[in-house]
Amino acid sequence: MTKAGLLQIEGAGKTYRGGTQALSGIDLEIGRGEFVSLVGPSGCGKSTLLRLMAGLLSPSAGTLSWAGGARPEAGFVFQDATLMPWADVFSNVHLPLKLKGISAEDARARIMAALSRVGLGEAAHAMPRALSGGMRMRVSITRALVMEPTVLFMDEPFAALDELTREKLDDDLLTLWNEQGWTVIFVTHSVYEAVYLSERVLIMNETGRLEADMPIEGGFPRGQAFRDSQLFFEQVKKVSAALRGRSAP
Ligand SMILES: Nc1ncnc2c1ncn2[C@@H]1O[C@H](COP(=O)(O)OP(=O)(O)OP(=O)(O)O)[C@@H](O)[C@H]1O
Repeated sequence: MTKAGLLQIEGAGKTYRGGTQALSGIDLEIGRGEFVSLVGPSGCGKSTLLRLMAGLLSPSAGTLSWAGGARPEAGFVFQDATLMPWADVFSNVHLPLKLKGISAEDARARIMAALSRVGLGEAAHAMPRALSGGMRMRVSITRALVMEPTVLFMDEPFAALDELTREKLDDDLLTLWNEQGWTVIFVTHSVYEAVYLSERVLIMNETGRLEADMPIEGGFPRGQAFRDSQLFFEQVKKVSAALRGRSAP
């Protein structure tokens, strides 16, 4: 890895109450500013690993060590945009700042700049029910963006969207990643999406272990030319083969 280390995971495991062993023996280093995707069969522990890294769960074994000694400012984006239905877009984006004691007045310029950045400048006073699924997800991303996170945890954020909207959001996410210098940890079921977005794809197997760690070739910025390239398809084939090789018959 060429990027400076941000997170070091050693021997991490997670056994849930009731006995399900979701993860075991996870050794992993994440570099500062990396875009890393996690793929693997359903139930293999992707979300559990993401939640461990995000500090939403604690490991049953092993350690997670952050450079500088503490988890840096983090943003979260999940498949469900989890917007407050009774509040407009502005108030939804304000929420995490409000929880930190920053008033709407003080945060106005920052919120409006973030909304404009994702193309929602005109929608600040719209209610969530008036938005398309893609726009709701943009609000969710804006809510992370205003917190100026160092690391962004994303759990199948675009899985419920149609293909074209998903490709557009993938492109917008890569632009933001490049601009903001985020480290992104991205869970997806789509090998195409993982290869398109990532510098590295981590493949998990059904025993809750890391099966492979594949660097993805192809410079940034990426766009349609990359999606159409031989290099892209070859890497999709490679990741798919690694996944199939370990999936239950
Ligand atoms: N809160 C919980 N309590 C008990 N078991 C859980 C809990 N959350 C997840 N599990 C179990 O842990 C295992 C891993 O689940 P996890 O959601 O991390 O997998 P995943 O790879 O993200 O799955 P999917 O791709 O279907 O979203 C599964 O067997 C799941 O049933």
